[in-house]
Amino acid sequence: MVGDNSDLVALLVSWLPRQRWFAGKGRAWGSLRIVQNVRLSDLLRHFVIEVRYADGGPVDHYQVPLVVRPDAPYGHEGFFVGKYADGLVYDGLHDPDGSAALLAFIRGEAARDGFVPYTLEELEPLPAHVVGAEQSNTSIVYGDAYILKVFRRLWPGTNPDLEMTRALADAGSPRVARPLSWLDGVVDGQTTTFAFMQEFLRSGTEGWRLALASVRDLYAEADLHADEVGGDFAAESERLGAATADVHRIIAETLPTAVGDAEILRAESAQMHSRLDAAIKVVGELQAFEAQLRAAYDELARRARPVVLQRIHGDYHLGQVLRVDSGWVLFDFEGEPARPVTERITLQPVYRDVAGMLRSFDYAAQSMLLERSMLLEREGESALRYRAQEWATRNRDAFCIGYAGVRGHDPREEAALLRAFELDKAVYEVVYEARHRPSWLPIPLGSVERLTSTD
Ligand SMILES: Nc1ncnc2c1ncn2[C@@H]1O[C@H](COP(=O)(O)OP(=O)(O)O)[C@@H](O)[C@H]1O
Ligand SMILES: O=P(O)(O)O[C@H]1O[C@H](CO)[C@@H](O[C@H]2O[C@H](CO)[C@@H](O)[C@H](O)[C@H]2O)[C@H](O)[C@H]1O
Repeated sequence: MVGDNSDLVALLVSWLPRQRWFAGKGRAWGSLRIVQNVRLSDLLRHFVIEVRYADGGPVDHYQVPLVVRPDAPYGHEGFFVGKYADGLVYDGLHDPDGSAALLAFIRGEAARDGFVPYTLEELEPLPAHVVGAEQSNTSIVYGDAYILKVFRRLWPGTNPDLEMTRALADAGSPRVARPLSWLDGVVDGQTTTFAFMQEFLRSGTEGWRLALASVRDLYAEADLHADEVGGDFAAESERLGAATADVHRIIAETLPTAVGDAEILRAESAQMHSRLDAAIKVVGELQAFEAQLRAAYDELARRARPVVLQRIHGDYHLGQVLRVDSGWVLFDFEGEPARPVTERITLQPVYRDVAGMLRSFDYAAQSMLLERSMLLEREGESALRYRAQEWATRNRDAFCIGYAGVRGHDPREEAALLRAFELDKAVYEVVYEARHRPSWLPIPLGSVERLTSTD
């Protein structure tokens, strides 16, 4: 275990909350404790940090690899954490010596102090860089050949991203990037996935970027319709719907399924109500739509016809799909990062994923309006608002048509289910934006308003 690390703890107390992946924003701290400290190389120390909160709620564990340099300043202020007795401390995933040491450890395939690397293919020692925008985790690309996702917030057990991607790859699906390796460690006495490596799809472009380019084309030609401009995205959306249905089909064939009867749907509806209770406490504006939201959740509870339950992606949106030469590839099967993993791996109706992607088409159209400050009342705005709606509807419909072509049922036929899941997702997004990107809060709030005003 760990000796007197009080000065390192003090450094981490100021550094951790500033990290994009730190999920405890907005909660008052109780304590921070280093619960693991393993030396993976001369420079790289692998720490697991336990964070307790003043509210007495669930304890979080974070993975924090650090490079500690005893010598003189070395530059790279961007990932400098601070100074303590043993030397100068750098974020070990951004520091080139840290990322190289991590790959060397994985390639070595030798266990150390509870860490066990598994490799499915032989790996080369390649230079590293961290993927641009840090999100819920930190991803390192090695030589444009491998991408290693290092899970920052650790949930005891096998990470669903590893489990689902492996199941799909083992079934021969071309809809996921090849899994190459993973690193297990121990949290709370349980074998836990610390990192997951896949083939890096260097020719891939994120669905979100492609969709924005299409929306931009449309707004540049404000007097044309979505099907008349060069960058029409509907054919891609249809292919994406088909790819999604294909993935759902394989998951249903290879992992457990169950029947979602009336009792299960009532329980799901009850969870939506309690998520709304919590969301209203964070973003009071939601209260204005509370009655209509609850009515949509109640509709789900009244459904008598059962629905198939299966494992799903869980946080499905245009930022989780890459377009490569051969079609769409899905990644990040972790589910919504804010939810406990035990909830994320429960069997769900596929409509939760479909609703997530439908919300994303709306997000793409609305985010471009926001960029142009068009959410403010201005002359000429209504034409673009109309175009935004038209683009979203066209691509949402195309996605559902593509989905129906593979699975034989059009998700739009399940209007009540889809509506409840879309509203549940929009409420999640309201809280997500309030916490992480407050300037984007008008997007999901506007959607809640639009979706509930059709009553
Ligand atoms: N196999 C891959 N090939 C190329 N890029 C990828 C691959 N997997 C993920 N990415 C890129 O890495 C970024 C981070 O991945 P993601 O799994 O979404 O991390 P997070 O859990 O932090 O959101 C994504 O935005 C995506 O563009
Ligand atoms: O990608 P993550 O697993 O970190 O997911 C979280 O962040 C997403 C934003 O990066 C967030 O997605 C929301 O914004 C997207 C555009 O940036 C949009 O495409 C999605 O539809 C919208 O939900 C996601 O909800 C959150 O869990």
